[in-house]
Amino acid sequence: MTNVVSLEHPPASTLEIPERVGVLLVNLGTPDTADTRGVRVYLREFLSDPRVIENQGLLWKLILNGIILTTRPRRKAKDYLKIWNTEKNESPLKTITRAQSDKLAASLDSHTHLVVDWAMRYGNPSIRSRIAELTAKGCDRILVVPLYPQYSAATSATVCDEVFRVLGTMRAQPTLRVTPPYYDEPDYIGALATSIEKHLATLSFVPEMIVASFHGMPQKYIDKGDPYQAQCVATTEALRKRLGPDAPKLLLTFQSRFGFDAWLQPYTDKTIEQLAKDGVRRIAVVMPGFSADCLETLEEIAQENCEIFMHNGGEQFSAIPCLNDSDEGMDTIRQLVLRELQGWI
Ligand SMILES: C=CC1=C(C)c2cc3[nH]c(cc4nc(cc5[nH]c(cc1n2)c(C)c5CCC(=O)O)C(CCC(=O)O)=C4C)c(C)c3C=C
Ligand SMILES: [Fe+2]
Ligand SMILES: [Fe+2]
Repeated sequence: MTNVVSLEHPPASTLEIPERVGVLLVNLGTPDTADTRGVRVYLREFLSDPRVIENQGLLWKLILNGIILTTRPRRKAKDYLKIWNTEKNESPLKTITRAQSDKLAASLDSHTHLVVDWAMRYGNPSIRSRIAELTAKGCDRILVVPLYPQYSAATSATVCDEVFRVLGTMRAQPTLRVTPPYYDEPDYIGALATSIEKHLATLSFVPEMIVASFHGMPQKYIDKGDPYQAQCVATTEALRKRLGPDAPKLLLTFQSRFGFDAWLQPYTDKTIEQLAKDGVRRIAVVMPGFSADCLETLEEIAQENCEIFMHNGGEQFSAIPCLNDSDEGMDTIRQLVLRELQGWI
């Protein structure tokens, strides 16, 4: 199993194919099927990663196997069903990541020795299978692109962990580069601002404020030195500046709390509830930390948090789509990739 790559694929130099450069887009991962079994398989892999749940001791194993994996998959499968891409029979995260990869490949097709592909950190297509494919196509250099604007050990670092685990099984390793976080890149901030402005122009109301909701994480990970929170703050400040003084007020919050520990605050759901209770009637929510729409944006924010807002007196709510494969989103990824490929193309 661990020698799959090296045994099945002899070094590229012996294959008489041209030397190529691979670009591998990687996002988080998602279940293969929107049923209890599919979600259980996905959650088991995800929540067994020590980058995600840092204390993988006996107590956690008991909680994971005895409580979480026996109850959460059924509930979450229902949530996935609400957002499932029935045409392709897959999760939106997969559909969008594939579209990003296809569009990036098309926009770089003048570089004939580039091969663009995509993978999921958990689930499929796996990083292992895609690296095997890229090396089989002759890629002796690979640029790995974790699709997270803000770095965190729970997301960006675990992509590198997995890539290096795969490389650890190879005799002829490709040379590797990894794109850095892009939380304050002008292209990215400009893309967010454009997407917000375009979306607000389609609404029949003017929001009194915009909530900028980022995925949360346990506060203790930040206390141990994870730069994630600081990068979310930097993104929000840059976005505020870019939108200008006439734009609705931008509020930074953190969503998707999980477990009993304190997570980063202010919490999105509590903030949205309080805004409605305080008399705010119209809001929009932007999710700058997600490069693609997924369960956390389409279900948790656009549905669950919308209900919270309305239930507490809110009147108008709009979730702003993520950058996805929009022109401005693709521009952000392309500029990042071209910059990091310098010297290779
Ligand atoms: C339990 C700890 C978790 C940490 C830490 C965490 C960090 C983190 N996650 C994302 C992005 C995504 N998370 C998604 C789903 C999701 N996240 C967790 C837990 C943690 N995330 C769980 C258990 C789940 C699955 C759904 C659920 O059971 O609630 C997704 C969506 C995937 C999809 O299929 O659509 C994304 C994307 C970031 C950016 C992050 C750290 C900053
Ligand atoms: Fe998450
Ligand atoms: Fe969630």
